[in-house]
Amino acid sequence: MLYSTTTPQAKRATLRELLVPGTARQFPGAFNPLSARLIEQKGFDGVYISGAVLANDLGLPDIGLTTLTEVATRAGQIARMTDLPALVDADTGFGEPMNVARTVQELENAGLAGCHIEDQINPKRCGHLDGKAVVDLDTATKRIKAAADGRRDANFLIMARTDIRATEAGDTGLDAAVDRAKALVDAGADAIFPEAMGSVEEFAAICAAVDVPVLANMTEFGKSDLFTRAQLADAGVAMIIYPVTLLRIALGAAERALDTLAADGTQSAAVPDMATRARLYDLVDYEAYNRFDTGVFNFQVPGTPAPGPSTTGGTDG
Ligand SMILES: C[C@](O)(C(=O)O)[C@H](CC(=O)O)C(=O)O
Ligand SMILES: [Mg+2]
Repeated sequence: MLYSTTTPQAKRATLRELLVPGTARQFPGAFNPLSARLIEQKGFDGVYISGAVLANDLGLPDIGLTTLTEVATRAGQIARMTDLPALVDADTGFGEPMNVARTVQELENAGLAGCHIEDQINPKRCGHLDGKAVVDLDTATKRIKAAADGRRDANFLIMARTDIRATEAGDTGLDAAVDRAKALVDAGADAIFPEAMGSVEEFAAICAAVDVPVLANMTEFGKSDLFTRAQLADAGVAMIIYPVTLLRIALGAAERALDTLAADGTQSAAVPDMATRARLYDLVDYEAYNRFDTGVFNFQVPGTPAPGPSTTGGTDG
């Protein structure tokens, strides 16, 4: 009922335990607090909170327009609805190294288990688009050092993302990514997010080069093929994110339903694709509120015993 009862400290400790190289833990991206519940119910290990999804949800492109306040607030709303650890995308850290330290503290306050900070220049863009640029090594390592120094809970995960791979072609790009990943670990990164890897072998090269957990980004329509969990586990990956998957699925379904509604004059044909009222109530744990106060709930899930007597005569909506 209400929010997760697992403390942020406990979630951070769990995240640390989960991130073992070669286990390829799956973290689907939650596009809102309720979808984090769904991810938890389906038995996943953790929740990812995507900067692209947070921006797109506001109708904005993912080019660094969202503010720290917006990201920390929304990420906190998502994180508190689940007992799972949540990793949030902190883009370039929302400013200079001093700002990055503050970003980490705000994300700690919001109950996140960790965040990733990337080495793109501002304005940043999606890591799978062409024409990206990265900051020099000194600036990149200063961001990570400031993040690590800023945190107050030693278990808050500071993940360094490097976008350098796609800025140079072929092996040169991979070599640059390996070098930068090592330097970012030396600067204090607890984990590495090598963005836009071209193959499983490239993930394996990064995993072999650093002795911290490595993340694989399985975003659709990007530069990486959609490798399986088994393939990425073999490469030594500790964690896989599916950042925009659920938002894309939900938007695709919403668009089809609107077309149906317009064409048929009724949504009837779309009803089989919907989460039912009962499913929705289950996800928000409606029944627990009724145990707290029997007047709260008078909706009967088909095939289950009737709820207790209503004292308020409330609605079933
Ligand atoms: C992981 C990512 O940073 C995100 O914001 O989710 C994006 C995902 C995407 O745009 O598909 C990325 O830059 O890869
Ligand atoms: Mg992002």
